[in-house]
Amino acid sequence: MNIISQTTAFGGMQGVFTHESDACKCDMTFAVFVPPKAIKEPCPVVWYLSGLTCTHANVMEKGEYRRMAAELGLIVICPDTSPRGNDVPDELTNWQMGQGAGFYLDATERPWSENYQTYTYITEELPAYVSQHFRMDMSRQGIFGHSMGGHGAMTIALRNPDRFKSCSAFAPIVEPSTADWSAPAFEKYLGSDRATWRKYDACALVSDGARFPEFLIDQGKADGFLESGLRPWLFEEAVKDTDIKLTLRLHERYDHSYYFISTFMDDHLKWHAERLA
Ligand SMILES: N[C@@H](CCC(=O)N[C@@H](CSC=O)C(=O)NCC(=O)O)C(=O)O
Repeated sequence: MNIISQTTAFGGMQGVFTHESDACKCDMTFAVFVPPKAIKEPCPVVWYLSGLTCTHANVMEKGEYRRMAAELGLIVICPDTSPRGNDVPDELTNWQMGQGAGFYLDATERPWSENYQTYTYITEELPAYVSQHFRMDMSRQGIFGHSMGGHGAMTIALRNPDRFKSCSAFAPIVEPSTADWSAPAFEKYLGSDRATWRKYDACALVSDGARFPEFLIDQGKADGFLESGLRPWLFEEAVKDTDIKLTLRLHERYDHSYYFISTFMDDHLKWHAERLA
């Protein structure tokens, strides 16, 4: 593991590391916050998945999670949103596709399929890797994220209910198969057979029978992407006749930014800590 930085914060450690990824066939960067409690004992882990255009750094710099994570004794891992590098395919003028826009799926179409294996990276390779390096209690894992990362968190939780004990999202893309900013990317990553998209779509997963006990979703009502891309009411509709509990909180005046995320970050960390206790 290559150390990019290691800094003391709130009595714990905020680090940034890179490692060679077999799944993505490139070096991948991730951030980890280790709370002071992890010096003495293994701590529960929460995975934060970021949105379009982000690296590991956006939430690390603007998410304001460290004080509460230190207090609650949570390890917070923030992976990158895609493979990266000069040898990794990209669409330089399209922020909704390619580098920074991996959509947490395993691409099947060339040229994307060679590196864009971010579902496998997040669910298998990175957990196996970090658990060798940090004092993590892997029997207590939660997952959350923002926008594209909210989509990632919800679909990963729905597909791995035995592994994750908690899931929450800030302004998630709940039905990426039909949203303006994700459907074109799904077609390029997964091909034109829409049946193969369903396992990467929270609404479709629920309608196909996937289950996770409960979700917390926070959504700003002044979010410019609300109507065209996010549409949390579709997930509300999808879970209506199921035993899935949804706490959907709509907030006047909040937009899609990290000002919104950081405002509700403490609530999300407490949500996870309560379920990972
Ligand atoms: N470049 C875009 C805006 C991109 C954007 O808003 N990205 C969000 C995530 S959107 C969904 O996945 C984000 O988190 N940006 C990083 C940040 O630090 O704010 C445009 O031109 O509209």
